[in-house]
Amino acid sequence: MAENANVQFSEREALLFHSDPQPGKLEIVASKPMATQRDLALAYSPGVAVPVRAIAENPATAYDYTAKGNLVAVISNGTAILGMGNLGALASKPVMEGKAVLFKRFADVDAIDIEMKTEDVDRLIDAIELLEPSFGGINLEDIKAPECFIIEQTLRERMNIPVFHDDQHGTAIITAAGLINACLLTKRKLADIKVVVNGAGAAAIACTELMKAMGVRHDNVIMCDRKGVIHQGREEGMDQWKSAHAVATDRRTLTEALEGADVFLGLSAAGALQPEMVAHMAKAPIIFAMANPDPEIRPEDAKAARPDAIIATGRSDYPNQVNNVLGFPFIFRGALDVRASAINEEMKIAAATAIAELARERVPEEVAVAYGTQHNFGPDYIIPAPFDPRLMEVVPAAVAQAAMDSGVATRPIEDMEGYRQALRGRLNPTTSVLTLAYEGARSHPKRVIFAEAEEEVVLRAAIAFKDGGYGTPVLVGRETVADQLRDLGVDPEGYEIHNSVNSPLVPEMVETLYTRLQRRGYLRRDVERLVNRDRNIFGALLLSMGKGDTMITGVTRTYAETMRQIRRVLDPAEGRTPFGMHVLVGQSHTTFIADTTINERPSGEELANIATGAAAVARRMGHEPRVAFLSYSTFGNPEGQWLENLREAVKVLDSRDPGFEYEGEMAPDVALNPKQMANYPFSRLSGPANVLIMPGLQSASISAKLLRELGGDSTIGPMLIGMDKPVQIAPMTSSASELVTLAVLAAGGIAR
Ligand SMILES: NC(=O)C1=CN([C@@H]2O[C@H](COP(=O)(O)OP(=O)(O)OC[C@H]3O[C@@H](n4cnc5c(N)ncnc54)[C@H](OP(=O)(O)O)[C@@H]3O)[C@@H](O)[C@H]2O)C=CC1
Ligand SMILES: CC(=O)C(=O)O
Ligand SMILES: [Mg+2]
Repeated sequence: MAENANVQFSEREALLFHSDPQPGKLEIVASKPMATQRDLALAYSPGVAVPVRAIAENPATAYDYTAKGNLVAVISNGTAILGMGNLGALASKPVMEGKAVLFKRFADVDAIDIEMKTEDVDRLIDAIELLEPSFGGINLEDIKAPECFIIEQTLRERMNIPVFHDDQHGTAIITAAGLINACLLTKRKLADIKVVVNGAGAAAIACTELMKAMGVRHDNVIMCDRKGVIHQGREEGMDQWKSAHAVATDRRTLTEALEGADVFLGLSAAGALQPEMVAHMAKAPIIFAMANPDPEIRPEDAKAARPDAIIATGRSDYPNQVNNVLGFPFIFRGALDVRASAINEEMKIAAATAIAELARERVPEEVAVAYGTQHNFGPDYIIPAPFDPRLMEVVPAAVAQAAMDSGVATRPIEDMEGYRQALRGRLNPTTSVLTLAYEGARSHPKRVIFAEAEEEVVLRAAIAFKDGGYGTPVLVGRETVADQLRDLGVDPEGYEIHNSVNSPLVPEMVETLYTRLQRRGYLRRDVERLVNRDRNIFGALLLSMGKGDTMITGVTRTYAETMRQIRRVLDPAEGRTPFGMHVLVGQSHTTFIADTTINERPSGEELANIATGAAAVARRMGHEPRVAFLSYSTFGNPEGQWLENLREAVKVLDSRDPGFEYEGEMAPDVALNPKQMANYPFSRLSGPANVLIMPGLQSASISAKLLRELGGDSTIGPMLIGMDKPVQIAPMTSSASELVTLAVLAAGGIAR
């Protein structure tokens, strides 16, 4: 296990995550078709010569004809990898790849990692400077102080694109936002606070400078490094950047420095702060222990020593994550969108203010639902979570505006409201709902029955579910399961294992099931056999007896067979039509398709029920539903068979006034393509459909499976919706991570 306070994963899982299904976290995907000879002729020689000439004549057109304008280089030499120190350029690659994918995930910025094998400042500067044509911005990362100051400063002078050392300024911006709010909560003024900064490197120096620019007094800040307090007259281990923050004081150690201090800012190394040191800080101390991956002090230890403290760390598994991930994607988004030549002080302060203000606003419903608890501004919520979808709108807009106001925007935005709207639409709400569902599951862990625990893929999913802190797996399987767990390097302690051969629950299960099935032609001994031998029956009985909150199965039998077994034990929810739903998730759009698994020829009433259930799931996943009843025919053209049920469904919904848009029957191209839709101006859909209701299982199942096998989008599901107890049947081909997603969606109440 990783040696962390709140362990969320094993080291094995971290390595598996990075190696499987392919090594690393990044790949390049072409944004243009590359199918035909003509495509190639356009993309490469000879077609490519045309933009070459255009750019040679007018360099600004590089932003129109190449990826430059949305491309950031994440560059490191590995001399200060997180808080782990100088481990070299190659070892920094996982972090830099990670940053690149965060750029994409949070702000739709394309980024590529570049690791440079040198500690020679001049060589590094020259090498980076030469990259200017390729990129819209440079994110320097994990380069140690003091070299990082010279490198960044020189590059800023020499380059005409933003150069931003994130450990310095990204960290400073987020820290400032957190500090503003912590001071508000404890009724302190920046001008009065006494601060101890532990660490005198890239992050610490930049945080201190921004704090001072915002009103914290020079004499009120004591900075410490490995040798203790940086005081006037100290000579050992000094440089010009440390000297700038030296104060006249007779305090020499961190312990002495902290006496009466209001704020501790840790940007140093794991464990640098001891509980006894915080004992003598001022009332309601503010403790930001930001070393990664392990903080200067564990929040639980800090809290034990000082229950009145406001505590933040750089980690996502504690409240108050003060980490530059909250800033860099959005800051670059804003800077790139106005083609800023630099990221200046005004833009940094605008970002810090916007983030601080966001934390003081009411948390939107969809975020609150997924968190499972209301996050209100207070000691455990001084800063928004990185996956708060509002950041994408608020921070880039503030940064872009500041760039325009301060004269570094080379392409100012004319319609700011339009820009904000475009930002909103740029991220797929499903991605944030999924992330939030994972967070929500963590704050309300549930018991999930994994009915096929003898299967390795299921066991790996159960382990990941437990390691992730999402809840307790309840495993159904023979005595071998404990050994299988050990083989996977996991202690079976902490896993609830039920063996249907010798479970003490069997007599009660048999009784319950016999009562249910005796008038459906089952003898008691048939029922005994079912309970003993059938893991789905046994698992479903565990669920109905409340021994788990939800159940996952499906990888060993076909969907239909699994459903038949489950239905012997469990019923549909009252008044609902159970159905299966696939969700296709792209970077910018999500499409829900139902019923893809159960009802062979749904009646009009059933189709209306399916549409209603599907629309509700779409809403829970952050989408305003626009439902289309699909057919080969559009509004009666061509006429033919099988259209009656669809028309009936529309009528049923008309009579119910269900509170969402719906229309049909229509062909998929009409439903999805605005140009085609324009031929039907009377259609009641206000935009392309995002919930597709299929006319029958034949076409539905084929479409869903084709999309899963051939489509570029990632598929979630099928989710089983409309059962009385939450049970999910996964596809037989599911990976462990797909099973975990399904378990989390079920446990979090999204798939129901
Ligand atoms: N939460 C966040 O968003 C971020 C957190 N960080 C964290 O901040 C830390 C520093 O990163 P960075 O500034 O890039 O690295 P640098 O290498 O530039 O600086 C490290 C600094 O920490 C000091 N230091 C190390 N160990 C101790 C200790 N036990 N007590 C006091 N000071 C110590 C060093 O002292 P000396 O000068 O004597 O060598 C040096 O001044 C890392 O842990 C990193 O993970 C960084 C960026 C963002
Ligand atoms: C978060 C980060 O950039 C660091 O710890 O170095
Ligand atoms: Mg860093």
